Amino acid sequence: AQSGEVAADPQQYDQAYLSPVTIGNSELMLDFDTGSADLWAFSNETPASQSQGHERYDSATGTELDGYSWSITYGDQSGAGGNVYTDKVVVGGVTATRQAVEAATSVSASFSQNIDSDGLLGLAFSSINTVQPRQQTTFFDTVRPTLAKALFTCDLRQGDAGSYTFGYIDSSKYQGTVTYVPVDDSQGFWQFTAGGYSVGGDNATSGSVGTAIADTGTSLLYLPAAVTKAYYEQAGGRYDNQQGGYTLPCNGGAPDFSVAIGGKTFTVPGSYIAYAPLTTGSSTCFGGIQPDTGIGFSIFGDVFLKAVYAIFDVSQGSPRLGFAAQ
Ligand SMILES: C[C@H](Cc1ccc(C(C)(C)C)cc1)[C@H](NN)c1nnnn1Cc1ccc2c(c1)OCO2
Repeated sequence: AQSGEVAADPQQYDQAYLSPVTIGNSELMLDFDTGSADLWAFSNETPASQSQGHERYDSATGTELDGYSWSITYGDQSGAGGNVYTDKVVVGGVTATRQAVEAATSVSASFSQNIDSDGLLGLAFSSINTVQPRQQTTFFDTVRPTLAKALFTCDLRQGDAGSYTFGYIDSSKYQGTVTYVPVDDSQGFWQFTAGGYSVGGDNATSGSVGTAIADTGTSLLYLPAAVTKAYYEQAGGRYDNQQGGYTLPCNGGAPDFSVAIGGKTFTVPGSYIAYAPLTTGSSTCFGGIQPDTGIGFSIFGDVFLKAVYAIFDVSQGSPRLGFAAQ
C-alpha cells in the first residue's frame, strides 16, 4: 500500500501554497486545491505569451485522450482550458500510473502572472471534474484504492512550509484530539456545517456560521456578512469599496476569531487576519476574513486551515473532515 508526504511552500502573504509534482518527465509546482477537481498544468501547448516564467508539462510523455477537452472557471473569475492526456503522476512518492493530466492551451491573466504556480491539482470530489466527454478522476481518487488509508491530510503554516500527506495521519502534527464532522459531497466540495463563533476570545458565542467548505485553494476565510461585520466592529476595520473588501490596522491588535466545529472550538489568531498591507509599507491591511456574499456558502480557506491540522477522510464509507488544533 502507498503513502507519502509532500511539502506545501507558501507564496508571499501565504496567498497560495505550492507543492512539487512529477508528471511524466516534468517537475512542476502545483497549487493543491480541495475546492476544485481538475489536475491541470501549463504545457508545451500553452502559448509562449501566456507561459513566461512557468515550468511546463511536456505532453510528449503522455497518451492523448482523443477528442477530450476541459474548461474551468474559478470563483474569482480566473480560468483555463485545453486538452487531456494520461500520464504517470508522482506526489511525495505516491504514484498514479495513468492519471488524467489536463494540458492548458489557454489560461487567464491571473494564472500567467502568478509565476510560482504551474497549475492546480484538484482534491475536491471527482463529480465536479470538467473533462468532456467523459469526466476524469482526481489524483486522490485515482490512487485511493492503493493507499494504506483512504485519506489525505493538510498541515498549512503561517509563513512557513507545511505539508500534505496521502494515506496516513501524522499525529506529531497536531495537539489534543481530532474532531470529525460529516461531509455533504453533493456539490462536489468538502462541505460541512460550522457552528457558533466568537471574536477576541469573549465566550459569548453568537449565531452560527452555517454551511462551509474546506478549501486549500482559496487564500482567505469567507464568512456570512453578519459574522464578518461583527468581527470588524471589534477589530476596528471598515469596508473599503475601493479595495472591494474589509481593511483593518496592521498594527497587531486584531482580535482572534473562534468557531465551533463538531462541538470543538478552533481559533484563528488575529495576526492571520491582518492579512497583508494594502501596499508595501502601508499600516492598513487587507482583512483575512471577508464576506461570503454571492458565493452560496462560507469558504474556510488558508487563513483558517493554517490554524488547524485537517484530515480529508473517505475511509469510513461516507466522507468526513477531521480537525485538530495545530
Ligand atoms: C479561487 C480558487 C481557485 C484559484 C486558485 C489559485 C489561483 C491563482 C494561482 C491565480 C492565484 C486562481 C484561482 C478557489 N479554489 N477552490 C476557487 N475555485 N472556484 N471557486 N473558488 C473559491 C472562491 C469562490 C468565490 C470567490 C473566491 C474564491 O474569491 C472571491 O470570490
